[in-house]
Amino acid sequence: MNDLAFSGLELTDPGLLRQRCHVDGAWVAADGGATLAVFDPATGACLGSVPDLGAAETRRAIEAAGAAFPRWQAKLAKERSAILRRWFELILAHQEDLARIMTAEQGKPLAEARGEIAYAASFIEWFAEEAKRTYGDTIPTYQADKRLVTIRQPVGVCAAVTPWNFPAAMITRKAGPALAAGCTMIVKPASATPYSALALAELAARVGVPKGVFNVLTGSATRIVGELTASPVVRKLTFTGSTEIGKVLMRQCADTVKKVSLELGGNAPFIVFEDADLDAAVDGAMLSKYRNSGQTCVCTNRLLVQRKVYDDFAARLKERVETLKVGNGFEAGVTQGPLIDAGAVRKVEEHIADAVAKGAKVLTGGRRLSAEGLFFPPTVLTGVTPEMKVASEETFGPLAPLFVFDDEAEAIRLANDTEYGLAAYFYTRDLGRAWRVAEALEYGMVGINTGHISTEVAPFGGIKASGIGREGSRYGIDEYTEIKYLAMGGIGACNAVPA
Ligand SMILES: NC(=O)c1ccc[n+]([C@@H]2O[C@H](COP(=O)([O-])OP(=O)(O)OC[C@H]3O[C@@H](n4cnc5c(N)ncnc54)[C@H](O)[C@@H]3O)[C@@H](O)[C@H]2O)c1
Ligand SMILES: O=C[C@H](O)CS(=O)(=O)O
Repeated sequence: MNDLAFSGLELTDPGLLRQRCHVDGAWVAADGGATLAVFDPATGACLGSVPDLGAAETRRAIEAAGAAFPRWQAKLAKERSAILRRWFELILAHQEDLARIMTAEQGKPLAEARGEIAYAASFIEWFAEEAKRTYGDTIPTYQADKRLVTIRQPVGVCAAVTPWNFPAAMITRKAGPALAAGCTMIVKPASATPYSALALAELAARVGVPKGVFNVLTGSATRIVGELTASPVVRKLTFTGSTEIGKVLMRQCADTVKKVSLELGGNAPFIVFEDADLDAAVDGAMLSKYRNSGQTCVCTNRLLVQRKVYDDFAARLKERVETLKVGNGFEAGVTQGPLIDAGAVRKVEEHIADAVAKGAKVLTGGRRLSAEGLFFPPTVLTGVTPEMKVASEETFGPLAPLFVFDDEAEAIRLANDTEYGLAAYFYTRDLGRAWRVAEALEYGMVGINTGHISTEVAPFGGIKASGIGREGSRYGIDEYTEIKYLAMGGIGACNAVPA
């Protein structure tokens, strides 16, 4: 059933618009018919609704995923790989429609949404290949009549809980390895951005992902995820979202000792040393800070600039920031869409007000563009110090606070002075410094002379309060498999070997 509000999207394939949940191969409503409205953050218009599922529907989904697991696991890796490959191809074939759906519900500019769809598809492509490489080991035995091997087997039924800022990629970065390994999955997307998830389910069904293997549930996070984390049938939780909620869900998984992967919050430092190529550093800062209007977990949250180049870097950054265009993501030339909700706007305003009250200066931006809307201009602050909230809290908005430092040791101390450890960036032309600083930074990922690090081929993830585990890369599928050790006795002595 297509929603009229979406008709303005001019989709080539309106069948991608689903206002029902995908459970056990069927499109279902909530038992009592309850629904949740979905809004366009750029206009405030209601786009449509999705079911508000509860505990009973979730239990049925868990049952379906559990029932589907043995047959999906039993498929040859090559068979699962072929289905995933078709899913990858179909996602790309529908890139434009999927991007338009994403811009409508999340707000990011259409060009960024297209980019996310390609990025999301790349995880399905990557793990279609990795499906065939879940190797085990043969181990030199410790006893003549024994032989030792390991095999890798799928974990089983997995629950995925995902955020609104990357409505497609945060799902495929989990579903790709899970399905490749032979697991089945139940996804609970963010309530703000359900249509991207449901469109992925529609395409999965079209390519022959069997019923019960990939399920998407919308509705109350506490009720749905409460059931998922409490069920002993669910053997793994993979969560992407805030550190606060990640901790809650990790606790909820303890009673059933689930395997967990957590991709959590960040507080990325962006260090500019005095020997850096300043134009390159500004390019990197623009990319790392203002992508998705600053709403990415690896966005620069703090810029640390060495004193000698501070004013020059600030002036160059201001000039570039003022070329950004804020507006509706469907509008040509717009590079900064709306923030996701009023809470997000309030947080940016709170961080700016706190910094200015403590002595920071607004170099550009600083005030929302209208009293009601969710648009906030890209902002740069100077004179920022560690006492300000922006130093320790994730802003998750288009705010670039500039701190100053004098030497390498101080830069590293400032950069590491946070509970988070996801991404960090720095610019230098000194090779020795590059190694020293890269090794000293307490982060899971470090960009050196680049502001973009995310790709399906490299391990994505953090340490400390930024999470557990890695997604993508040759390591991503390990999160969805268990190693089983087989010790085979009674081999007996080989009579071909002389005593
Ligand atoms: N490390 C990463 O890869 C990564 C990627 C994207 C976003 N993030 C982080 O996510 C945050 C922004 O995303 P968000 O606002 O969607 O995060 P969030 O933690 O509020 O929500 C994430 C998901 O958890 C669900 N959820 C919320 N409260 C819950 C509860 N009590 N019980 C069960 N489920 C619950 C939400 O419905 C959503 O699906 C930022 O901190 C950002 O850094 C991290
Ligand atoms: O926000 C979280 C995403 O992981 C960002 S990225 O596109 O993977 O860099």
